[in-house]
Amino acid sequence: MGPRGQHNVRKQYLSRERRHQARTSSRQPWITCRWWRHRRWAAAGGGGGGGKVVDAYKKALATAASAAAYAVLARSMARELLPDELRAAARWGAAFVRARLLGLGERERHVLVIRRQKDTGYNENHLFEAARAYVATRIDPRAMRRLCLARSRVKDPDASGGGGSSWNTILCMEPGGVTTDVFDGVEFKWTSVETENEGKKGKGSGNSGPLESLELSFDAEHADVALDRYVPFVMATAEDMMRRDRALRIFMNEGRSWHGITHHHPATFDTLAMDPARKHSIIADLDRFLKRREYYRRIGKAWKRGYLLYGPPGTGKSSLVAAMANHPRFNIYDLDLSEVRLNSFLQRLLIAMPNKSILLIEDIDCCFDAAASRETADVLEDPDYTSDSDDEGPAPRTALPNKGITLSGLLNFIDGLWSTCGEERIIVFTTNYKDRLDTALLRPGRMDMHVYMGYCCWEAFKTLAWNYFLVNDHPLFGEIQELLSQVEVTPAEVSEMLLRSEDIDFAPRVLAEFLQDKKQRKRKEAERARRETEDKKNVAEESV
Ligand SMILES: Nc1ncnc2c1ncn2[C@@H]1O[C@H](COP(=O)(O)OP(=O)(O)OP(=O)(O)O)[C@@H](O)[C@H]1O
Repeated sequence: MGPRGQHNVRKQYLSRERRHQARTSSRQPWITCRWWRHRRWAAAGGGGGGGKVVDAYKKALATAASAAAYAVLARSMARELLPDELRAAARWGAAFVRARLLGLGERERHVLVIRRQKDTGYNENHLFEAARAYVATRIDPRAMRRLCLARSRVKDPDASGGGGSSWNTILCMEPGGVTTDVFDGVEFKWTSVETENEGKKGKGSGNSGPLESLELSFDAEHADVALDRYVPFVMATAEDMMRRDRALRIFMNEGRSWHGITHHHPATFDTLAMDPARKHSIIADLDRFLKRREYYRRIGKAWKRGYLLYGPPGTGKSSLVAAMANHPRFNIYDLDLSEVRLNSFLQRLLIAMPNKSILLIEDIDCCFDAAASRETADVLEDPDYTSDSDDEGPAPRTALPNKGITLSGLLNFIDGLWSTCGEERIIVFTTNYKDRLDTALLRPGRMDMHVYMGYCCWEAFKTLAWNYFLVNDHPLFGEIQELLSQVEVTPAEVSEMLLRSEDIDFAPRVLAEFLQDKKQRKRKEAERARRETEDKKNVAEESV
């Protein structure tokens, strides 16, 4: 708007303002009163200056109206021109000054009420559950005379369509109880309140008990911090707690949907037997990834991370997946590619996966025969091929191997445009034969971290010995250490030996004998191989 336009707006505003004042002057006693007093003084011969006073009064009114008009104008311009942060800071400053000037030491407080029951009926307000769970972590039991224990339902924040809930016991405040929390230097007060359920009385609702609520109060000047940052923080913390307390689930694909069961795999990074340096690098990588929401946004990459776990059978690849799920408490989505008929089904399954979850594809080398997948991909990339657009997928026009799912379809989800349809996802591929994998899968950026799960080393054995017997040392450990450096034995084999007895003297002996036996066999095999090579060499020399 140009200066002329602004002037017109101001004029319109002023004339509107004056008309309004004229209409409402009789309703403003202080103006009427002063005006009447002034007229009486003038009528009483209060000097020829009476007209001047009236003029001065009119001028004052006009000035006030102009100031108001400018304020309105400045406000609307600020709304247009200033960034949100600057306006929030200005609001905060104004509230602060108001609190100082008006308050005479007493600050204006705002209260946010979170009721347990929704007004409309029996339904629980989930915000109340979340706030109560959060407040439980801020209660100092030593500072409160009366507290109560309550059972709280921990709903799986990722469970869709019900299910996936368990119970948890938490500390709660009694009605009237107060606790404070400090966030970003601002003090917030939580009060537990119980009121009579007047509205429901006599209405046959059956829900006539007292109404519970939690009240969050804070200084008015911190309203922005409260609503923009503190409340979201409380909710996110409560959701994280629920995620940590929930029973983990493992989902398997059947047709085009996932079916989950509770999964109690006890493997953690503490119980996982592997080279400690490698273990710590995985934990550090996971932790870094989980903290990097803003970082991924900033660099314009989908917030996901891929891990390729490879190594001989029984070296703990599945156990590592369980440990990775237990670490941030993520559900596992175990994708059986042999059950997926078409890329469109794969799309559907992957889109249905919630954030904060692990997609697991085991034995990826068996899912795609490199040559066959290339052949299949060629057919599916044929512009005439249309079966992906159809749900049931009519038979492709070219004879395909019985599965229409391709490596390129899968890779599209891993780092193509589709990869952005979810956040904070971990993708894990496992294989016993890394060398058999398609190079497209191994290319940098696809699987961010390649983790070798190898044979049992001395450090890994110490973890297993602690897991099974809670010991760090034993007279036979020296011999076992020596043998482990000479033979290849998987942690699964070692576990099997240790599991044979609970007797700490018996189990290591069984293991030492097993390792000795392996060593003998290895020596015999090496001897046989040497003899065979020599025989072949002799035959070759004789034939020459
Ligand atoms: N690194 C390990 N740490 C602790 N336990 C292990 C480890 N490796 C194997 N085990 C034990 O051996 C069992 C089998 O291991 P797991 O299934 O994790 O191996 P894997 O490498 O996934 O095998 P496969 O390649 O055959 O699927 C586990 O249940 C566990 O008891």
